[in-house]
Amino acid sequence: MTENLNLFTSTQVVIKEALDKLGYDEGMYDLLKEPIRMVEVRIPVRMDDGKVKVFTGFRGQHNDAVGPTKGGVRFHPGVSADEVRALSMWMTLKAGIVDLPYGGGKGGIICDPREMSMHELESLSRGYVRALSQVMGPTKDIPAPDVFTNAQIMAWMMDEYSRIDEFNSPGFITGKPIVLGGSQGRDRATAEGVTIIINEAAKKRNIDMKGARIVIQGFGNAGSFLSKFLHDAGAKVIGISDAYGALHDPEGLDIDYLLDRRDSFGTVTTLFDNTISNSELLELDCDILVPAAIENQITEKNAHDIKARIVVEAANGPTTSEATKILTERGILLVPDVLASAGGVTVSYFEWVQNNMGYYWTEEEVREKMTKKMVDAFENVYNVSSTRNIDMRLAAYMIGIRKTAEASRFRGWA
Ligand SMILES: NC(=O)C1=CN([C@@H]2O[C@H](COP(=O)(O)OP(=O)(O)OC[C@H]3O[C@@H](n4cnc5c(N)ncnc54)[C@H](O)[C@@H]3O)[C@@H](O)[C@H]2O)C=CC1
Ligand SMILES: O=C(O)CCC(=O)C(=O)O
Repeated sequence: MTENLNLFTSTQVVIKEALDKLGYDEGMYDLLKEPIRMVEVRIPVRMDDGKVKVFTGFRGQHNDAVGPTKGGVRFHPGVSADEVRALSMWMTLKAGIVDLPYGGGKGGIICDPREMSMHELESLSRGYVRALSQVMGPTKDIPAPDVFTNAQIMAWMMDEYSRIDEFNSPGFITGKPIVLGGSQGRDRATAEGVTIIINEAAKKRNIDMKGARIVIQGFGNAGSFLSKFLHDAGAKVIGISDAYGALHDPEGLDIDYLLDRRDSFGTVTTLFDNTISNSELLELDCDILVPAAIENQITEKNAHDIKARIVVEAANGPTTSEATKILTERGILLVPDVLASAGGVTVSYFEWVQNNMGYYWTEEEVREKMTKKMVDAFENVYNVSSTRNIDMRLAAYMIGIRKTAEASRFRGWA
């Protein structure tokens, strides 16, 4: 039988397992097995050649029993309705794991921003907000950056919503430029959170981070900041990649040079001749492997060939359920996405809180608050995994879904 690569249906299986272990009935699963709202929109954009092109976009809102839904918007050719459904469910889990007063949301537009001009991207970003403004807002559903979206796109979206709302609405979106109410540290928060988790995981496996050999798939917001933090802390980043290929140097790559040369879409390997493929990268001999790009990268086909002792998922959904089983059986510590990458939404929450207060924290204050949430979350998930003898993913799902399930029960929704 071929393995299930559908992110949505494979997520449903783990949600069911987590709810069963927590003692919830079929009615609760029926409520939480898919988003409460899933919207598909068509966004016309006049392209630079004068012709109108119509793009398809989505927004999934998994559950808002705890509070407004929250999660990023990605611009990528591979976006699909099922991908957005799964991503919105994972946001509910992240919010539960780091204890934020949110449910999960996520959005996406099928497009390739690498082939679009700034003007086209601005029209598309504004069109997305116009199409969805009735179901989004600072107390309803709060977007943020994800794959191939950035602070500039957040700024256009915030400006468009502020025009519709007839009010300056910084709390509409997070990941904004600092001058528009962005939080100190949001740009590096996902990577900082992953770094904290890697340090905690390394302690559990007695790996000294000084000199530890690291491989990172993806050199965008998550992967590039991460490579810098680990390199500066004395680890040896021996492999990195982007959508076009990968670089490997067993002695450690020159990270500062690569950061200097990468473009705004996290591309750098195209400048080199001696590249390897993304699949070769994943199988390199190393201590810690960090998938930080896209989904379904570690599957039953390559899970037996992964040589890392720890895999930390900075990307959403990089490891399939079958591969999770294989890695766990092989004794590899797999730290799941819903825990490892929760630093981004944590600082997004801090951004929204600061917008609501109109009072702003220093970078140190933000880092201190985020570090506490991430360390506590790691310990909680690790302990549930050890005491119940279950993998870290299932443990994380149990912790992540509990708050939303409880809030739904109190509201009488299940
Ligand atoms: N930006 C954020 O705050 C957060 C991001 N994430 C997740 O981290 C992952 C990366 O996101 P960002 O760094 O924000 O995106 P980004 O757009 O900044 O960078 C994406 C990177 O992935 C590479 N990539 C794209 N398609 C690829 C393919 N087919 N094969 C190999 N590499 C490919 C790109 O070349 C680029 O280096 C995603 O799974 C995202 O959902 C998770 C939590 C928060
Ligand atoms: O910062 C946020 O609100 C959401 C980030 C996100 O989309 C994610 O964690 O996957």
